[in-house]
Amino acid sequence: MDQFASLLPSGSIGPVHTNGPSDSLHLSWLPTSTLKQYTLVFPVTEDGKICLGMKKRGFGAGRYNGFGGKVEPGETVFEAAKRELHEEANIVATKMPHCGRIRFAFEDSPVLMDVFVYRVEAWEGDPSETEEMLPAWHTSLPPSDPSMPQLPQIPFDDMWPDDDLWFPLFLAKKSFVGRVDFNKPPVAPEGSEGKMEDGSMRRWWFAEAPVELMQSS
Ligand SMILES: COc1nc(N)nc2c1ncn2[C@H]1C[C@H](O)[C@@H](COP(=O)(O)OP(=O)(O)OP(=O)(O)O)O1
Repeated sequence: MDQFASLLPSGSIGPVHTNGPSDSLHLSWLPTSTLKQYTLVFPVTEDGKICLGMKKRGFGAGRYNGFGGKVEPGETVFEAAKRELHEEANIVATKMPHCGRIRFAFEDSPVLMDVFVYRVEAWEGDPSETEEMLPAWHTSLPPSDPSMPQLPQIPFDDMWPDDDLWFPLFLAKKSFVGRVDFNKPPVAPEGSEGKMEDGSMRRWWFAEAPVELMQSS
């Protein structure tokens, strides 16, 4: 279990899911020296709708994701999650349980992103476009389910590549922890435009975990 120590204090967690490719298990976790807190928030409804935002600028531009960003000095993580949701989607969360914590490292970056994931189950207002995000409703129900034929499925091909690893836990309302290390993205050819190339996932793990464990430092 020591390879997971970079995220967790001692405690019991559910079965651990790790990389498929066996050679990646020989790679070390990337070294980092600075832990930075971020939030990531997804509005969901009882009947299987989920609101994703198309990121218009900055880190992750061109991908769908939840709403969130850096925790500012003097804020709690919860306050930051509420603020970022309001700034990016124009809604105010009134019920927002903490449900996940994922750490991301990137080759040649000293920063370990410490991302706190929340599920927004009640809010005031309607999600609408902001400077940073264009919100759009999707369905988390299987395509065969006839109850919401007009909504698109969750667009994993247009999201961060780690998302389809932990979304099953998120959608099943399970709390979870994990870590993903990314290789450096390939250098974009000169003059190329559009979505930034992904770095491949170098090593990762996810597991169900009780909320208390997920909230410890
Ligand atoms: C690498 O894998 C990731 N996957 C997912 N799903 N989400 C990620 C990943 N890495 C980071 N994120 C999330 C965490 C945050 O919600 C945002 C990044 O925050 P951002 O850089 O946009 O922070 P802001 O404070 O809003 O930035 P500005 O200073 O530009 O306003 O991505």
